[in-house]
Amino acid sequence: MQAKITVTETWLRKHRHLYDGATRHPFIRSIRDGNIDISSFKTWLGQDYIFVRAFVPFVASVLTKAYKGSDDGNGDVEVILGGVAALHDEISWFKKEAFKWGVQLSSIVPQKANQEYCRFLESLISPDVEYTVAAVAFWAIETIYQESFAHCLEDDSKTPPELKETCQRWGNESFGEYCNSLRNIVDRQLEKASNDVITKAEATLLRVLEHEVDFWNMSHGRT
Ligand SMILES: Cc1ncc(CO)c(N)n1
Repeated sequence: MQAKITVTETWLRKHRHLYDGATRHPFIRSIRDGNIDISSFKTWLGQDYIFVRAFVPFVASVLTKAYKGSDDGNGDVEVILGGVAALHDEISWFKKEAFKWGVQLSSIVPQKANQEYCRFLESLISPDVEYTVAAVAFWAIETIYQESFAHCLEDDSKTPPELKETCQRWGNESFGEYCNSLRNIVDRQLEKASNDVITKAEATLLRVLEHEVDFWNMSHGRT
């Protein structure tokens, strides 16, 4: 018997080009090839700290929707709670890393692409946005980082040693498993979703991919 193709699989095939654009961006390639400009890395670090702070209330809203919205015999809440816990650790890591690189977090001004991404996250917090739609955004946001940074840790990569820890944060295997759990959650929801919700969820995925590309562009100094 042939395994059923999931909705996320269909989407990733259909939007492969845009997806690869987000996970194989020149910024990521420059880390992987070892020719990253450190000032770009510092820009990314400071801007991503701001993003992650805005990401917390978004993830909390997904948690709330999981609790309210699903017949949660599947443990969605626990998976998402794990994500919240990881973010707590991540914020401490950003502070430590910023200190190491001499990046003053208190004086970072969010750039346009970051502001727009954070505004998009805020729009998804609304109770009018279905659990399925918000969960798709959450899965995509985490997975793009996972795939991007895992790419920098492959055997033939020339990632500078001082950036390896950063790549490990998102590129490690257990973060990969967590992303897989999110994907399973999303596919289970999509399986029972109305066409209207599926359409909205796919459009949301595309928005995430675009925002991620813009975010890398910003870090790379291309805006
Ligand atoms: C811009 C961006 N996307 C995704 C993640 C993953 O948490 C992050 N930290 N920042």
